Amino acid sequence: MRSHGRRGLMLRTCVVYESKYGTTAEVARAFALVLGPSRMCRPEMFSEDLKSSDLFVIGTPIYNGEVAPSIRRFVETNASWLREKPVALFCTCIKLHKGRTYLTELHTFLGDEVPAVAFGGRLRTADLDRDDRNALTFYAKRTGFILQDRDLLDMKAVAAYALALRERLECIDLMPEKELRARADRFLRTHSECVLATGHGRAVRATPVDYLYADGRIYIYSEGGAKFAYLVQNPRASVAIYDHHTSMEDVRGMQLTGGVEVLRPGEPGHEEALALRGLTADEIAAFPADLNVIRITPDETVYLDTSLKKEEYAVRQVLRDRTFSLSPRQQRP
Ligand SMILES: Cc1cc2nc3c(=O)[nH]c(=O)nc-3n(C[C@H](O)[C@H](O)[C@H](O)COP(=O)(O)O)c2cc1C
Repeated sequence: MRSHGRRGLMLRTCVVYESKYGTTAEVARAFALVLGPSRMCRPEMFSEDLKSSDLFVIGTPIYNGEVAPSIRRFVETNASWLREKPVALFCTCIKLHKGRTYLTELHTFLGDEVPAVAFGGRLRTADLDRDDRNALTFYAKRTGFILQDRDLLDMKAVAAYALALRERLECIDLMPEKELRARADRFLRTHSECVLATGHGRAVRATPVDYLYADGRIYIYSEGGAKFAYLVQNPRASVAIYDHHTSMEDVRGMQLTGGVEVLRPGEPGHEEALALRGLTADEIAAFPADLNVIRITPDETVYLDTSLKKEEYAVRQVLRDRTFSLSPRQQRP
């Protein structure tokens, strides 16, 4: 994705979309939420102040093999400055196999490097206005297309793509990894309380707990409880650690997400984990109940510090221990 010109600020996204029957609006809404802070508007409501946004997501439905005329006009009219900005394109359509080729026309205005993706759309025959019903009936007679209700919208794919875009955006104004790791380590060592989030399926739980940070991992000591009901089913968890703040200028916090190991007495790593807390084998033996250890190895660390603005870094810094990329189907043609 192309770089942007502002430094040290919260990155803002502008989602410009068109939608006659609501499907593209629903996708645009999800992008606006995941990529927030954001604004969302139809082309005719686009205003000058939105030009300073850091990312533009442009979404269109496909009607009769074409992008929406208002989106085509918007892109054509604004191509000169849009070409200097990070832009991502999406469409919703029924013929997913043709998907991104529908967006080729927009690529000619914006450049081939602009990422583009097609999401499955919706067709509700009862909602169609007379012109659209006639056009589709004619098309169906000509081609054998069966005009019936269709729902190909996959919000899981939409959310995954929006998250991948967010991750790319987060690569902008990152501080050098070594420095970020050092700051994250300092933050974790100088705090001792966190909220542990566990969950499985629709069941979720947030538990305030003490933690210990050692060798890049979070250790939580517990005699038992409902959180383990989720951890035995889903060995992933997230923790949030944050400072009390008095204004938006001194917001500091961290979210770590990673794999969880639950260590019971006698299991590998349990004794070492208790030793980190200064507990000896004799002390452990004297406990009235088993002390379990939740060991979290983070693969994603998000550090938010609004004072980073002063250093011209993005206020949200992300460390990842895996390489996340868009799947080949989602890459531009
Ligand atoms: C009149 C009409 C023509 C359409 N033409 C196409 C088309 O050529 N190719 C395609 O894949 N989908 C086509 N569709 C499906 C739409 O792209 C899909 O329903 C889309 O999600 C609608 O977006 P909206 O709900 O935001 O208006 C057409 C739908 C209508 C109503």
